[in-house]
Amino acid sequence: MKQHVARKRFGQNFLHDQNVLSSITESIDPAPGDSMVEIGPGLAAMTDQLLRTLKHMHVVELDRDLVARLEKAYPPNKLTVHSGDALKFDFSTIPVAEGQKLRIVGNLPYNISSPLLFHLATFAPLVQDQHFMLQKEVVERMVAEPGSKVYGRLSVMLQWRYDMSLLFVVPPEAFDPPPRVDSAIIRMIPVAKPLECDGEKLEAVVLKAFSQRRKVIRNCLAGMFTEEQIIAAGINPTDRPEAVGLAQYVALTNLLK
Ligand SMILES: C[S@@+](CC[C@H](N)C(=O)[O-])C[C@H]1O[C@@H](n2cnc3c(N)ncnc32)[C@H](O)[C@@H]1O
Repeated sequence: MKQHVARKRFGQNFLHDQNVLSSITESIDPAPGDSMVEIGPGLAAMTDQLLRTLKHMHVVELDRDLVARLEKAYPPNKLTVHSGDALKFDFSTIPVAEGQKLRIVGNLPYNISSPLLFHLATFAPLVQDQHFMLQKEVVERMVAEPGSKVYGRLSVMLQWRYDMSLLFVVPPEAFDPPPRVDSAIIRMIPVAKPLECDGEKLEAVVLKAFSQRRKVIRNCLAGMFTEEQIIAAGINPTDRPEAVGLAQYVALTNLLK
């Protein structure tokens, strides 16, 4: 087959390090009957590993040249290829066996990681777990605790929906071409009962709170909440937004009409 030239606009950095591929597969720990979907299979480095165990899997790929290669390389009873944009893909259309939930994996295109994570969050109730390769700095923001410099919107919104852990770091040399940054593998497990809250309102509150990180929370949220409301939500009005925990943001959001 003709050699594929990596396309920058599709965030294509192909994994070629066998040790890293084995560690990812071990972390995912696939079982033959799992309902699994991979986002951005590329040249199928991970797909190939996973299909050694899985009876069948789904992939979503944007690059049509890669879609054609995948369709040629695997029979449809082994691989279902969805040609299109994962940002618009309706993950609820993937058939899942009785009593199962969806397992989502991928070495994600870093240029769309935040919108993709937010898109996927809308399917969280249908999902068993997600294992992703992402830019290390993004993973650190996702798992950051209050008080950390990198704690922000991504941390609060995703921690509301998922229990997350950084599994291991992957250096640029594991890819071809190598990205300019370190990468990391994250495991995301949807929380069974997210704290009761309207997601869109929480997003609006968190966006406003973190839009001026250096100000105190009372000033960041001026016009949206009074000082009394901030205190009622258990927040010290002179704290900075990065000192405020998820439960407090939820309590505050629930004061909105
Ligand atoms: C970082 S590469 C990873 C490729 C392969 N999984 C690997 O590990 O070698 C990202 C992959 O996502 C694909 N991709 C980029 N944007 C996408 C999108 N919006 N929806 C689906 N796939 C996308 C790229 O074409 C590429 O195959």
